[in-house]
Amino acid sequence: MVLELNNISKKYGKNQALKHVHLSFETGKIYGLLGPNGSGKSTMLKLITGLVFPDEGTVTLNGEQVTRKTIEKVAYLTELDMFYDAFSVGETVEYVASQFADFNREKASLLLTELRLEASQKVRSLSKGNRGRLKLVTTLARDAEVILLDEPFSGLDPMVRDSIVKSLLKYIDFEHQVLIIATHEINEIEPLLDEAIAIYHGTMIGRESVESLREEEGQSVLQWFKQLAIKQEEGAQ
Ligand SMILES: Nc1ncnc2c1ncn2[C@@H]1O[C@H](COP(=O)(O)OP(=O)(O)OP(=O)(O)O)[C@@H](O)[C@H]1O
Repeated sequence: MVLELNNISKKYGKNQALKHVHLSFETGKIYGLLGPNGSGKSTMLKLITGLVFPDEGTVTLNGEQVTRKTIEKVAYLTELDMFYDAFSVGETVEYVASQFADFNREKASLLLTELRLEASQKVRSLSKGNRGRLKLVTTLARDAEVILLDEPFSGLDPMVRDSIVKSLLKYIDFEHQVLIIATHEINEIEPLLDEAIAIYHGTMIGRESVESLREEEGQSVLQWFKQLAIKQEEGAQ
C-alpha cells in the first residue's frame, strides 16, 4: 500500500487550511500528524478518506486518485461519534459491520472484551471514556489498509489511554495496515510513533523518524516540534 499527497492545497472560503503539502505513507508504520489546533491535521485525514477534495494537487491510494468511495477502504475515527443512543453496543457493532465489507466481527468481539465493553450496554449509558473505546472498536475491527485516528485520546483519562495504546499495538496488522494518528497531544503519542510529521499553519514543516530523533539527536518529539515552529515563526518575520 502506498498513500500519497501530492502538492495538496485546500481552502475553506478564504481560510487556507493546507498549503502545498507533499507526503507519503507506507504499510507497516505508525505515523503521527502533529500540530496545534487548527493547523490542518483533520483536513489532511478527510482528504485521505475522499470526504473532502483538494483545490490543488492529488491524493492517491495505490496509484489511484481517491474518491468518495475510498472511505470503503479506509477506517476513519473522527473527533465526533455518530452512534445512535438507542442502540446497544452490540447493535452498534452490527450496524457498522453491515456498512463495511472489510469489517471483522471476530476482531470486534476480541476488542470488546479487551476494552471491557458489554454488548448489552446501551450507547446512551456509556461514559465518555467508553464511547471513546467503542469508537476504537468499530474502527480497529476493520481489515482496512489504512487506519486514520483523529485525536483518539481527546478527553480520555490515562487509564483509558493506556488501554487504547495496548489495543492499537495488538490489533493492527502491520503486514497489511498503516496507522496515521492526528493529534496535538505530542507527548502522549510519542511512544507509539515510528515517524513524526510536523504540521504548522497548513504546511508540513518537518518529518523525522522518532528513533533517530531520540538516538541521534537526543530529542523528544515535542522538543523537535517546538524548534521547528520557532524557526518557522522567525522565518515569517
Ligand atoms: N468546514 C470548514 N469550514 C471552514 N473552515 C474550516 C472547516 N474545517 C476546517 N476549517 C479551518 O481550516 C483550518 C484547519 O482545520 P483542521 O480542522 O484541519 O485543523 P486541525 O489541525 O485538525 O485542528 P483541530 O485539532 O482543532 O481539529 C482551521 O483554520 C479551521 O478553522
